[in-house]
Amino acid sequence: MATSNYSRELDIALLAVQRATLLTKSVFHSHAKGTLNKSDASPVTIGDFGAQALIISALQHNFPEDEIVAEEEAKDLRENTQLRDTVWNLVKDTILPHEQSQSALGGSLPSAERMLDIIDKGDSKGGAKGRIWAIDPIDGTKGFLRGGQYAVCLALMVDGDVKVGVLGCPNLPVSDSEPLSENIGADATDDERKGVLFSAVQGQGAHSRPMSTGKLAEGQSIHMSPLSNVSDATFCESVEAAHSSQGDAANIAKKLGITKPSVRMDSQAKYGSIARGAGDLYLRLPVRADYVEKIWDHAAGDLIVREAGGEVTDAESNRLDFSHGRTLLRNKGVIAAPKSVHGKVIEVVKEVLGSKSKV
Ligand SMILES: Nc1ncnc2c1ncn2[C@@H]1O[C@H](COP(=O)(O)O)[C@@H](OP(=O)(O)O)[C@H]1O
Ligand SMILES: [Mg+2]
Ligand SMILES: [Mg+2]
Ligand SMILES: [Mg+2]
Repeated sequence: MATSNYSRELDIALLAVQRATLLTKSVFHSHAKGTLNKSDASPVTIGDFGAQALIISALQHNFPEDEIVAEEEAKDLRENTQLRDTVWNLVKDTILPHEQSQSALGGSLPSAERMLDIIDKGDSKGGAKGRIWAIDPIDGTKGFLRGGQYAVCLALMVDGDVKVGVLGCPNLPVSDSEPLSENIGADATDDERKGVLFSAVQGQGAHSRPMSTGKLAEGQSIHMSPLSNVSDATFCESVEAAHSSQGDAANIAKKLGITKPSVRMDSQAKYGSIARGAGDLYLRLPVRADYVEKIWDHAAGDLIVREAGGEVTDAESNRLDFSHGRTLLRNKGVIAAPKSVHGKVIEVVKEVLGSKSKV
């Protein structure tokens, strides 16, 4: 079989994410976000449903044979016509002004009814065989609602291995060299000089480019920081204390000699931020033994960090394994770091988590 350089997949993924962020940005600026609580008590908004519809529609137009694992389902919209129509009005009005880009994505969706079926095409069970896309239409929905960081996330896995990853982060600075401010997770705006697309293809490095409204901007290569001394590190963690143990992270940081306060932000914007060298480490330390991470929360970020020269594993130093369905069944926690210090960080993670389990 001929090997692929995935250039078409990358272009479509970048455009699809860029178009979906036009929709999320319009919801971000509107007062009514149509928030519902899902069965796991996490929120979903009209932005999540709309972004998922737009991305799946673009994938189905270009790669009709591929399977799709996406976070949301249309059930709530089928039961609530008013909500369905609100999402439909957003979806039908979200058009890339660059005509060629809009038509590369297959143009607009046909109808509100079809939109629901399209949203439900993200119900693949995932697995170790074939081409499967993973979509998180809004990662960090809580951050999105709060006016913090969020990301529109898309990855292509082939036989369980991530080949292409794209993250759209409307509220991160465009410039790769802008250091992370402590309040980056709080005072988000998508004003001028904000909005970045991160991407990676396996074996081809990682890139960033400013978000635009259609024609893709030129990408530039990004790299993890060449950290030689781990005590100089800036580490990123979730805003939500329920998603990652901040106490464990503080202990680990202390043992590593890190004195800078952590940078808390929602979503895979954390992976993008360390891949461009704005931060150094991403620690996600399991809080509940029964929580299993979802593949759409990590697939794109995992590849982008590794292609930028970093290492991404779970707390036991195993690579994240995307071949076991919709969740990361075989992994607990995430530790992402520059290659030069990853081993040292893992050593301390094991020490801190290990001593806890003995108590
Ligand atoms: N108890 C838990 N532990 C870890 N992650 C959780 C969790 N409950 C929800 N999440 C996931 O954490 C993601 C946000 O991650 P972060 O804390 O890094 O911003 C959520 O994505 P969504 O916002 O897409 O639902 C959700 O999938
Ligand atoms: Mg969610
Ligand atoms: Mg998510
Ligand atoms: Mg989500």
